[in-house]
Amino acid sequence: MSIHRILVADDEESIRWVLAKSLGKLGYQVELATSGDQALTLLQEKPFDLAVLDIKMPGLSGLDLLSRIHQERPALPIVVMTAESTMANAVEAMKRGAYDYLTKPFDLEALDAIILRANQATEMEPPSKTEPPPQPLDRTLIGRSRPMQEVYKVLGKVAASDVTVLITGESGTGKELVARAIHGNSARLNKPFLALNCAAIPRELLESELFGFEKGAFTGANERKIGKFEQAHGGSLFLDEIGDMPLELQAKLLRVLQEKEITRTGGVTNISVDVRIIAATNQDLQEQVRAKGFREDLYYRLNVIPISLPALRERAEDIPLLVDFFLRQLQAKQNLAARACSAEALAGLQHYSWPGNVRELENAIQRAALLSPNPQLTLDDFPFLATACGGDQDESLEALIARKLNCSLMQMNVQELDNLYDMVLHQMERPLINIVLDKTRGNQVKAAEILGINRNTLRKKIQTLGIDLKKD
Ligand SMILES: Nc1ncnc2c1ncn2[C@@H]1O[C@H](COP(=O)(O)OP(=O)(O)OP(=O)(O)O)[C@@H](O)[C@H]1O
Repeated sequence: MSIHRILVADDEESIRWVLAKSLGKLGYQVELATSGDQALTLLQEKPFDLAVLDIKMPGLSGLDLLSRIHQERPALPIVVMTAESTMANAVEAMKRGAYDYLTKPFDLEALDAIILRANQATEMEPPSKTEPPPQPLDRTLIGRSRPMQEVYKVLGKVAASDVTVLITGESGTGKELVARAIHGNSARLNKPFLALNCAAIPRELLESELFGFEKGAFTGANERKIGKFEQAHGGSLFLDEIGDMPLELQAKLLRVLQEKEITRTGGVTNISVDVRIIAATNQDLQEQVRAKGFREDLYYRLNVIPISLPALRERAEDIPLLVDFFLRQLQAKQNLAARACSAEALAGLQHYSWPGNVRELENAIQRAALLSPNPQLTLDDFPFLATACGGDQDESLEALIARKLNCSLMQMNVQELDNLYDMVLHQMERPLINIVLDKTRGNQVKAAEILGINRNTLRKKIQTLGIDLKKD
């Protein structure tokens, strides 16, 4: 198939103009619609090879339009544009059959790449039967950064099918939340979602937890126990820390995935189970396969669709949104007064490396909001940031300078752009001189040498900047 004719529907004139012009330049024939209804009429009148729709339009909304077009012309690739890059939007668009999803303002190259990809795709999505009604999301994932947008896209695409998903990511990146979102966006929504952390349960008990046992199966088995597989029948089972599952159990899990039936320990009958497995790990499973700690066949069976969650430090731009979300949540749940974060504190939070990811951020915000008597949370409410920006005896001078100046920059509050050059230099000068004087234990001759300035110049700067030699 080859894409020539593109329909662009957007109520914003500037967007229509830009797309018509740039797509036209690339050799496409572009037709414009100013509303969803007009787009529908044009689609009924003329053949198109691709449609680009704005999600928010007066009248028939982009999402409703998307559902209508996808129902009538399932093979037509539809690219959805939105100014609001929430998870709900992206997931909803992909669930309703969008080919791809773009957040405004976007690069025209990004749209061109999508069109080229659609062009190359040899087979299009099979016609969807009846669309499942859109369901409200259980608990939304917060984040609008590019890596999170990719997560939402995959999530939206796989939620409706029963494929096995393997979610990877460091601890606290939201793997369980993603698993819940997959379940919450699937047809299994009203059936159970059960989670089991394979690392938190002793090996001997894990088998019973998963498969259950019959009365008298072993000493102490006084009652029959129904395992998680049976309890989750019709729904989804989230197996967290799957890399910690013992090898014998891995073999049993593989059998359930293949045969779709289980046998309780001590039992003889096979029991059919219809359960979607969503697995997660923060380990390198491929490495474990190589080290023979994880079955290769099970790895491939689980890893049909991989979803890799970014570490929080890789999406620092999402931190203000997350902070705002957690503060509001606290306000609602704990009945706390409204709280906000100062710009310096936010900058500090964005700069921190978050080894515990979103869970650590959530805890830090909770702690700060509960302990602080003030409506505005400042750097002082996050003492670990001071340590992260504080001194370290073993650090090299270069590393110390880079880290401290970086911290000063992050904490700088640019109020206006007048005199920016002087302001930034001034901001850097004091900590730089302080660090070097600190390192040379106040020896000005050595400090001037390291700084590469004349000793008199250093003395004058110490005076004009009011550097306290005793303290520093
Ligand atoms: N994108 C997000 N938006 C909002 N909250 C989030 C997000 N990601 C994680 N959280 C919150 O952070 C906490 C940790 O998330 P979750 O338990 O899903 O992480 P995990 O990757 O499964 O952790 P672990 O590997 O330690 O089990 C939860 O309270 C969750 O609600």
